[in-house]
Amino acid sequence: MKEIKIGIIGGSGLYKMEALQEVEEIYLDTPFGKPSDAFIVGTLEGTPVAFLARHGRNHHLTPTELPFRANIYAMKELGVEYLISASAVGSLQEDIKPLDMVVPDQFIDRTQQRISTFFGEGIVAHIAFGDPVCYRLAGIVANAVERLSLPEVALHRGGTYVCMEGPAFSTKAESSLYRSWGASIIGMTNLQEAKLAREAEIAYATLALVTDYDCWHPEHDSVTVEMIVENLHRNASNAQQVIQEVVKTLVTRPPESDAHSALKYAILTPLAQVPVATKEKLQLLLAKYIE
Ligand SMILES: CSC[C@H]1O[C@H](OP(=O)(O)O)[C@H](O)[C@@H]1O
Ligand SMILES: Nc1ncnc2[nH]cnc12
Repeated sequence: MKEIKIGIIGGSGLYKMEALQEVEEIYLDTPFGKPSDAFIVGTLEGTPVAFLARHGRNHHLTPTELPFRANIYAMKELGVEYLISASAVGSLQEDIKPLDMVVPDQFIDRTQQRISTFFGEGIVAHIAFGDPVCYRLAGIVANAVERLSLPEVALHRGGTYVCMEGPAFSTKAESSLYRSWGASIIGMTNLQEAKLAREAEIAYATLALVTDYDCWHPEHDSVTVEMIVENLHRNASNAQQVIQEVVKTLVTRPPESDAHSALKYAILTPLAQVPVATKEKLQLLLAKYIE
């Protein structure tokens, strides 16, 4: 199979990339189970890319049910080095309006029921996660939004994404609490992806599409799925244009990323002491560190 260096994970409302050409569906299996759906592999601007609908193309997986490890492992298997997530989010700040785009640079983890690591079973690794997204890739995403000058769409560079468990939306007390923390946006999916991508040495960045004001705003209705879907429909083609722009830059000027060597000093267990079954399971991540 040809190597695909660019991966895209589409969230709610972004179940396919219209501009993909020479499309092929690839079903993969991983030591961590099956990914959310088939990978849609094709070319964008003549470059191979792999697209995955995070919740499945029929949106049948809740955020808690998402097979995060399988999704990221399969991206690694395809050869992905740069991973862009397009996600719907609620706004926690007045000046971040529905239809705006945010490229967050921080996360707060409010999830409770998810496995966020490939490690364990005889191997311990602690990756650095102080800067949870690749700032160079995030810069490329933000620059792409800026270059396109999309009508009605303001860009917010940086910001903190609160990742909640869901599937129910927040209470007003929770929403106010996150605002008091200075957080910018809220969603249910990106934290685990960012962590696992870092462990898999894949550069990760989020293009967050603002769909609502969650439930804190006195002059706006509380978030509903209907509201999210309506705003996503208005913004889905913008998001795809941004991704196309990002791909163009990645092809001509692929950035260096600290993520690509994230495991270099992270693994504590001597590899010779790691159980064979674990080594086999993580072969893809460990290969370059095993003589
Ligand atoms: C459709 S309502 C809530 C749902 O939307 C966001 O999904 P994604 O991040 O995959 O775009 C949010 O995280 C929830 O999963
Ligand atoms: N208000 C919100 N809370 C959590 N996830 C969301 N996705 C889109 N809007 C959201």
